[in-house]
Amino acid sequence: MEKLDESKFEQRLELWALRIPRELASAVTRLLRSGYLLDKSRVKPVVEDPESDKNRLVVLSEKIQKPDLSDMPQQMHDSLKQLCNVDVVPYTLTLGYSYWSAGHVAHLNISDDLLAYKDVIAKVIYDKNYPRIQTVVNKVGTITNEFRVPKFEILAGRNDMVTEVKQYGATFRLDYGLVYWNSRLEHEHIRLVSLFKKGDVICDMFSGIGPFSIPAAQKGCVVYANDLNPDSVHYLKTNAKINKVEDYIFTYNMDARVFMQSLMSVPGSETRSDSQVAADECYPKGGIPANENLSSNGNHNDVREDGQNSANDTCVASATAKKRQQTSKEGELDCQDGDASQTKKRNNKRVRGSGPPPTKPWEHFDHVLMNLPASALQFLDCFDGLIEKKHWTGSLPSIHCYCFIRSTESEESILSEAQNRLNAKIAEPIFHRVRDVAPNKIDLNCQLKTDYQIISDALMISFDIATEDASVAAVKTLVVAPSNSEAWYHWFTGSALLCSYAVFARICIFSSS
Ligand SMILES: C[S@@+](CC[C@H](N)C(=O)[O-])C[C@H]1O[C@@H](n2cnc3c(N)ncnc32)[C@H](O)[C@@H]1O
Repeated sequence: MEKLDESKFEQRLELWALRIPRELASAVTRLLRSGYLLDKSRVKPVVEDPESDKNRLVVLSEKIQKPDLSDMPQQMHDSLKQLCNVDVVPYTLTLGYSYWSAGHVAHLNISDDLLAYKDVIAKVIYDKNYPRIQTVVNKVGTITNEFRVPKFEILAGRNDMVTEVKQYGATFRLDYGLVYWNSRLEHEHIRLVSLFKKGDVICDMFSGIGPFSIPAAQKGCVVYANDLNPDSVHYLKTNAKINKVEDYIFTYNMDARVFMQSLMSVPGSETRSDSQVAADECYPKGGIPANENLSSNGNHNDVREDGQNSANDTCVASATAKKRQQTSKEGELDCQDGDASQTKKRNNKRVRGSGPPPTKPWEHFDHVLMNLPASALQFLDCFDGLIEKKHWTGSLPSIHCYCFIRSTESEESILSEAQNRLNAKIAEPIFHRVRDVAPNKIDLNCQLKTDYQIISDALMISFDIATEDASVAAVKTLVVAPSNSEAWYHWFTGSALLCSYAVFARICIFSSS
């Protein structure tokens, strides 16, 4: 049998670091931690300076690619200059064999030519890393289901895919086999949340297990979080509890369009769309399926229940594993087992003393998050006429819509599609590149026009893995395969997609009524 060559697993990252007086280490890391500090699990971003013990090296994120720091926001650069003399030095980080084994689930994407060896590969990984690694899985096929969850086969160890991940001080529990998760979006999650202010009202249309919603709630935002996958909603609720923000998050389990419509349905209003009617069949009149209840005045507030299932749980509890795999038609509620009487009973709950102020989303919300890149653009039509001017107060919301730009597309074509779907002109579009998932990113870069503002702090990390794989590749508890092509196995190479992120700000989406 061939001997294991650990050097094949080595990965060298060529990075930049700031050489600073050691007493400034905390101040500099504080300044940079909104995405500009190296963020690798179990790797410290502040290290000794081999040249002087009076200094420290603060290792910068992979997205800083230029030693003049021009890919850092100007304001951050200026603050840095005020703190210290900016001395940028090259820094090589080598991640060796042992780095790639952590936590209890090891996820592999074994290519076809190596499938014959999959059990051997899995056994070596398992034996060499037990007890840290207790489950070795291989992704099977491509992701086709609407919940964006890959299928896995267990190659070694116990069949347990429930794990915990930490992101910026929040803990996320999830079942890797049942829900979407992508640790590679950590910077993006936190970047977006950094735009929110305490007290903002957020509608997270495709929330998953809550990587936007939980930190937003931790910041003091009121969050309406929805996902079609009942397992995601289950873990969203669990995570709200773990992170002690359940008073700030209202969870929903329905199609995103219905979610927005039901959220905007004014109690007592006569004019209701078909989907609102559908929503009302499951949820209280006014279409408010907040994870727990409505207060008597119809506000979305901190009315909570203790130890009982919520209106939403009605939906969640009814979901079997089989149903999870079913495809719900757009516009249909995924809460067949819920009924109005059950919901009514649950409305009668005590009000907790603490929690966010009551909100009426039909009067105002600040941000909408649409992180379903494959089809979020198509959902923009739900905003056409959604907001009623006679009820709305304050400024219009920002809609943050993730999408892919293929090499044949441009920002103009994306904008045009968005405007068509919205049936409105987008006044101040802002495009923000999240990350490349393309093997040929230079080509894609050429395709990009700069008619619209490209935010300078755009995340430019490139991956040689496809989105689907990214969703499962980077959970911090995983063994990941090295990208070194000589190694036993290698990552699936991404298709020609550029994952882009567009903030459609100040959109005219008032209805005429
Ligand atoms: C790409 S994931 C994003 C999850 C989360 N926001 C994150 O950043 O990890 C998209 C999510 O949308 C959910 N989803 C798919 N179709 C949906 C629909 N029609 N309505 C609501 N949620 C949907 C999936 O279950 C999945 O959790």
